[in-house]
Amino acid sequence: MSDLWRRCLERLEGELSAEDLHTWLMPLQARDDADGLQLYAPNPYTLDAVRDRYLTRIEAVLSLLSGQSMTVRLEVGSSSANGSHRPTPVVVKPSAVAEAPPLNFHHNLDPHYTFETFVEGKSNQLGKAAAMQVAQNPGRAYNPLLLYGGTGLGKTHLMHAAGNLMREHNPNFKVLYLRSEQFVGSMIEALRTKSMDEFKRRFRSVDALLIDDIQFFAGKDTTQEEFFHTFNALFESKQQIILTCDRYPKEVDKLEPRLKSRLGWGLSVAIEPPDFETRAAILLAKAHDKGVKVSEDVAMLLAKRIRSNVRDLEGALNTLAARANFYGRPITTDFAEETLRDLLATHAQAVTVPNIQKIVAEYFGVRLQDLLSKRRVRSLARPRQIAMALSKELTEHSLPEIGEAFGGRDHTTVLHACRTIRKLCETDTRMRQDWEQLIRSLTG
Ligand SMILES: Nc1ncnc2c1ncn2[C@@H]1O[C@H](COP(=O)(O)OP(=O)(O)OP(=O)(O)O)[C@@H](O)[C@H]1O
Repeated sequence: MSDLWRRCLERLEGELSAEDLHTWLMPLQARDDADGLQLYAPNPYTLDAVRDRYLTRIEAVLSLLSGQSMTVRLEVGSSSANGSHRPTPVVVKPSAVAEAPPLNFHHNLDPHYTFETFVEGKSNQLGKAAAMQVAQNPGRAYNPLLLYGGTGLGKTHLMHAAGNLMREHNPNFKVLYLRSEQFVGSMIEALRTKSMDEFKRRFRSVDALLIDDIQFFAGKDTTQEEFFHTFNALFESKQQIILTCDRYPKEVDKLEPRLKSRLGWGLSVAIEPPDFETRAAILLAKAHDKGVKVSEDVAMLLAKRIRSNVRDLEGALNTLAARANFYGRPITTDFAEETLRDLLATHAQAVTVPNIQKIVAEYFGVRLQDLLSKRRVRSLARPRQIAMALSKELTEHSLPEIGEAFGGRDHTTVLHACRTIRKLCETDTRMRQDWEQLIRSLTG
């Protein structure tokens, strides 16, 4: 590998996500030549992506490292190919992009994120059903489809699954997936290189546009403006839009009202934290996919102790698998307890009844002693019921023990609180958001 290119990659490592680096830049091969650096992309898709997104930055870093102005020549091929057989490299400059009439398209979906690998439970079944319907009838079922909920709960997975299914039905279907930061980045780059026409064309020429984590649009007015127009164009010509957000978009500050209103045109579905059974089932499915032997006991242990989100569960499984492999030991419950001691302790720490009471009191702005008192005013009764229901959900304590911890109440009062809150979570959006937010604070 060219030494200059190696140093350039090292520098870019600090700027780009590992995913982008591995997807786009690592596959490139480099060769120094008299005029600058020659980069070879394995296929036209990678070439397009590198040219559109990274070329300017690569040239800037190379110039910095070499102390002279550097030009990068980009082509499809390999640095080891015989020079005489290689096509003549084209010097690709960002300004050339606007002139190129047909757009090469590549989808960037993760093939592992499918409906088959997605474990369904009560918390996500609505989201899964909606994503499937959209995939089977893009642009017509629900447009846009918005999946919202806390981090690591499977929104991205479902979004890719919908995209993958669309392409399974029609391999020519153009599905473009982007994290919202990438949308912002592309737009800034297009503004800088005066290639907004190309930008607009790129986003409007797809059959389905999937944008992840749109809460990052908050406060970015130009981006919102551009996204708004892209949205309208896609919507009008019945191209599918799928979006995710970490909360109900109406709750996102600094998101333009007209955009919020557009988001409400289709279907918004909450993805909630999975319950214990779903967490255990996800773990067993992930272990099976990775070829890791995990017993039901171990899956239950992890599912019981790690409640925050699926990403954390998966992280714990990866750690276990790596350690078991390293030490050549089977994954027993003892091994899991021993290996994940610190992680499990962190997750256990927050989830005690006193801590739940304290966090709930702070969340609703009431005094702890009032929460535990016998006073029945509504401003105290509801937070108290929530705290009781959370204690049942997140700790191993029995109903009588929880009643005792709440100023000596009867176990039927706790049971009533649990039922009331569960029902309210199904019917009242605000209530469900409070509930999820509190679960996140306590288990995150
Ligand atoms: N129900 C599920 N079945 C199988 N895997 C799941 C499920 N839910 C989540 N996962 C896995 O958990 C990990 C995190 O999920 P994902 O990235 O989709 O979360 P997210 O909700 O998009 O989070 P963020 O908002 O942080 O982007 C992924 O590896 C995904 O495959």
